[in-house]
Amino acid sequence: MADRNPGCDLDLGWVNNVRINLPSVKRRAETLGTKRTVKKQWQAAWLLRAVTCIDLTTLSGDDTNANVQRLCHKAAHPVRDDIIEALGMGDAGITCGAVCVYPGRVNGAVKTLKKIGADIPVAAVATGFPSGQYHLRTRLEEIKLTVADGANEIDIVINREMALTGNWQGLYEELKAMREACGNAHLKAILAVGELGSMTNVYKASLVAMMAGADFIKTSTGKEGVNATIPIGIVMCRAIREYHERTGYKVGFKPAGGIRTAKDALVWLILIKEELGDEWLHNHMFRIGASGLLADIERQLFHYVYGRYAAVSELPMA
Ligand SMILES: O=C[C@H](O)COP(=O)(O)O
Repeated sequence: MADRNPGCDLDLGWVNNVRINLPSVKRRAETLGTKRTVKKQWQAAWLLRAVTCIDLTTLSGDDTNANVQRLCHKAAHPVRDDIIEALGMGDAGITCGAVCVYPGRVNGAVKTLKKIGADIPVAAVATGFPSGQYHLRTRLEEIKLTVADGANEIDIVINREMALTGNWQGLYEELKAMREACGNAHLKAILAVGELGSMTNVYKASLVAMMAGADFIKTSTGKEGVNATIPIGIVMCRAIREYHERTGYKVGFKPAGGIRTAKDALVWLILIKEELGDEWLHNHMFRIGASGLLADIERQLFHYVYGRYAAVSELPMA
């Protein structure tokens, strides 16, 4: 990952003066979805880039050590060798950006990745994911236990009540405490945008999370009714851009929730390129949190190389 974001003092004047130009966001989102495309000859390379940015995720109540082991193998070897060779990327060591699991599965993931010699970070959701409706003390303890189990990145959920009531000071203080509990692990702040009520709140919560030292801001848990949408992505990227312009610190971005198709992945990459620039087009600054995206990217890459879609049996284990 990139250098840590040290954060800064809470600037309430900055936060309270946020105004969002919704028509401009809407126009931008429409153009991105329909008019901006990646030229056909570059699509496979862009899709491989997307693979390297995936936080390959399993967040289910019935997760077991066995399915987390499979997830780790898949993250270490996400695309068939013959396809990577055919695309001239044989030496690139293509892996996913991270695996993302519940705290109780971190230990198993760390052991598996070590056993197979894969240098891939383990990201863990914490702080009472997905609702966050727990005492601060237990939320902080959960971070510490998860870091002690070997997680390199902690995807925390923010306190939605504080955001909805404009208690930015309270939110900032909670996030500072979480950042401290993470120690050397990177903090990714999940805003749960579908529960924040307005785009203005999304922008303000993005700023407060970054001021408190979040290394990444992430749209959603994947469990809300509305998750990663393009207009919300534009608003968050603009907050990241403004924070960078005003403080000099670069914060990463992670859309998550409901991203399922190769086409979705390309639209997100275009958004990042246009709103934040090429420096963000790497997995130290950009991740896609997804449980079901990789299979569609594999299918598209297979089609690109062999001119037909693969049968399920021809793809590596899902
Ligand atoms: O953080 C990642 C999300 O929970 C993944 O959501 P998804 O299962 O809709 O891809």
